[in-house]
Amino acid sequence: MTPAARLAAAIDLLAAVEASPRRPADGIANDFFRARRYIGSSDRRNVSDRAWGVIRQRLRLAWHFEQVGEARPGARLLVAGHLLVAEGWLLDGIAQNYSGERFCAGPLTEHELAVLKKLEGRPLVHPDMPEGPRLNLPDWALPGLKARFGEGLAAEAAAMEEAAPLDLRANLLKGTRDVVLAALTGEGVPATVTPLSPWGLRVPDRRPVGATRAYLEGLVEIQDEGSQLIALLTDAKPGMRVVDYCAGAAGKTLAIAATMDNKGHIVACDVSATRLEGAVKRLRRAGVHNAERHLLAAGDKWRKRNSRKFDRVLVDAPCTGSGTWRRNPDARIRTNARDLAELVEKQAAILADAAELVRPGGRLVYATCSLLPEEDELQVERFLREHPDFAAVPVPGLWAGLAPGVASPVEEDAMALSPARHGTDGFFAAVMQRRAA
Ligand SMILES: C[S@@+](CC[C@H](N)C(=O)[O-])C[C@H]1O[C@@H](n2cnc3c(N)ncnc32)[C@H](O)[C@@H]1O
Repeated sequence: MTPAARLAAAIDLLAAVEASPRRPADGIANDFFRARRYIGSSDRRNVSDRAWGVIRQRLRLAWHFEQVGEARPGARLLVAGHLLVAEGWLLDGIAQNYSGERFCAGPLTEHELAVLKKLEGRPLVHPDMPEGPRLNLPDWALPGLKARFGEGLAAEAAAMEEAAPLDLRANLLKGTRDVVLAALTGEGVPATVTPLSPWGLRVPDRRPVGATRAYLEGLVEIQDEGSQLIALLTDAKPGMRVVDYCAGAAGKTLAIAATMDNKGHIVACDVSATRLEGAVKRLRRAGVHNAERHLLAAGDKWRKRNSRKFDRVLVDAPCTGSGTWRRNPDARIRTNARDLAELVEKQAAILADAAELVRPGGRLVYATCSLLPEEDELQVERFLREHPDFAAVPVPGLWAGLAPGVASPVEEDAMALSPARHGTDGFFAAVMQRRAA
């Protein structure tokens, strides 16, 4: 593809993303390229890098366009605006690439040219920007993020703009971390051990591992270090009865099954049949034999039948995903204040339902990939207020037995991980114990 054709394809991809503001952009991009198999891999990388570049800066670009009187810029203007303020292009160069020739974007209209002229020379981060666009954070999340990070907010916001590393979890059912590391290195994938998770490996250059033997044979799973730590905090031991209540495609079930050494029983529940279906291949590849999948449905008697029967119940609740913005930059604009309010109520209901499953003396672990206190500490406070038979188990006290030789990542009762402080995605986990009967 010529540079101008790549630019035109990036505009088309961005237009598809803008047309479905509630759909995750990575799914839209997958569909986009599946329908255009003629786009080769390096063109594809160029096209998606450019579209993602715009998506990453969408909040700031919206502010710039508003300042010059364009309240609803389309994909053509967004890409051109990004080229101007973020990529250092000159307006002439942009006009030459919007040439109207075959496979290229149509020529810039008078209106587009006038808008872009007003943007010329503006820096991406403008001194007049209010806090939200300056930090590249949506207004609805600012109060919660300020409450969480205070003075450290700018550093966290900057860390959320950086690309996330590729983290893997060594599957202890198939070998020790050293054995898995050697297997990866032997296949030409250099990795280092992660600082916090006893099973974690980090691939510094984000080299794809999906085709390696280590991956195909289940020696490793792709999983952020923070996500691994949630499974670690569940502290599931061989022989226990465990529920992963919001299991999705079993990311944490796999890690928990490994801590149980395949002994005992783990039930992976979810309300989504599609997500649970995605677990089948992963469980097989990882050599997990002690897991069962259970689809939760309205009127389901399973929870009642299993009331107070489990030693450990993990609730990895649906949330805003604000902790994953470095991986999913589109989620910043896909989610809003109403979503947050709805999710908070949903989380409370799920947590209360899942708590029924915990046996006296057993533990409930509540986790999110959100950095917002409303979804995290405040949710736990509410639960403990409404469930006096549960008490918080402080993480630092638990930690020593879980990762000997590694200092606890937090001093507070609950574990709140963040990109700047811990180098992980943003995660939260709190452990609560039901009083023994
Ligand atoms: C954060 S995701 C889970 C990710 C998964 N644990 C992992 O590690 O890959 C939240 C999950 O909660 C599920 N969910 C939503 N509402 C639910 C409910 N009422 N009960 C149980 N699961 C629910 C969603 O389908 C989604 O898979």
